[in-house]
Amino acid sequence: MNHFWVVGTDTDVGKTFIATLLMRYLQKKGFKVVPYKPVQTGVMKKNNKTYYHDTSSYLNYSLQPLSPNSINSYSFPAPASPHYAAELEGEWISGAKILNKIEQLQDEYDVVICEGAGGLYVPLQSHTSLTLLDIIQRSKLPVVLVTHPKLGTINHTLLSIGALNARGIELLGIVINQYEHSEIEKNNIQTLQRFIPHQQFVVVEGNRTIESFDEETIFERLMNRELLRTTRS
Ligand SMILES: Nc1ncnc2c1ncn2[C@@H]1O[C@H](COP(=O)(O)OP(=O)(O)OP(=O)(O)O)[C@@H](O)[C@H]1O
Ligand SMILES: C[C@H](N)[C@H](N)CCCCCC(=O)O
Ligand SMILES: [Mg+2]
Repeated sequence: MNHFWVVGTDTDVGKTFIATLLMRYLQKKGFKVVPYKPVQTGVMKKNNKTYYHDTSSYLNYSLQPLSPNSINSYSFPAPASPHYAAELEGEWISGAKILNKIEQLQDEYDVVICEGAGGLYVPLQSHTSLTLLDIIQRSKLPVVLVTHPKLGTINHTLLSIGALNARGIELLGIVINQYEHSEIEKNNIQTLQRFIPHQQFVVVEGNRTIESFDEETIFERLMNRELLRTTRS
């Protein structure tokens, strides 16, 4: 199983940042890697140009060529929940379209890294109960969970793990992102490890650039599965 999701305990926890790091890490290992952001919301504007942060991060930092239509299915300008951002554009997110794309990408790439939108219980449609968690479960792919180390993380992280366990979704490990070495952050990490003793934890410091991680092997343990044992030709 070479494909997985990068999901978060919330929006803005660093899913894109970590997915970008993982993409580059696995590309350097010789794998053909594609990041896939099914739904992105919140158009950005800079120097009269509009762009989306998630896919622009992938395109800017990938060490291999990426086609824009391989890495995203839906982009909506409103910085809102996918169901509402789509409704504002008079559009409808199809779960089947996302799942078919994930299947198709798995046929073309060694590694597909799917990024969630916000947290887990994020609605995709205005008039149904379909959530991102349903799509993750139906994809049958495992997940890497990204969280932060600050106050509030204990509850958010344990709730997210509870939701994944309830659906039988495999958790590959937890990335604690934007660590800034405070005492409460240290205790939060110790507390999480006490509550979930058999999980892989990776701590990623904050206030760093993507390139500054290039020589670090922080994902060895997280990715230490048959994926890394079969180096690509
Ligand atoms: N370890 C880090 N060091 C420096 N900057 C970071 C780090 N992690 C995240 N950031 C920055 O924090 C912001 C939020 O991160 P990111 O966009 O990855 O969150 P996200 O979980 O993908 O959000 P969304 O739910 O919108 O997809 C971005 O500007 C990102 O570059
Ligand atoms: C706009 C933001 N950056 C994300 N793209 C979408 C976050 C959806 C959050 C939904 C919710 O839990 O309220
Ligand atoms: Mg993101």
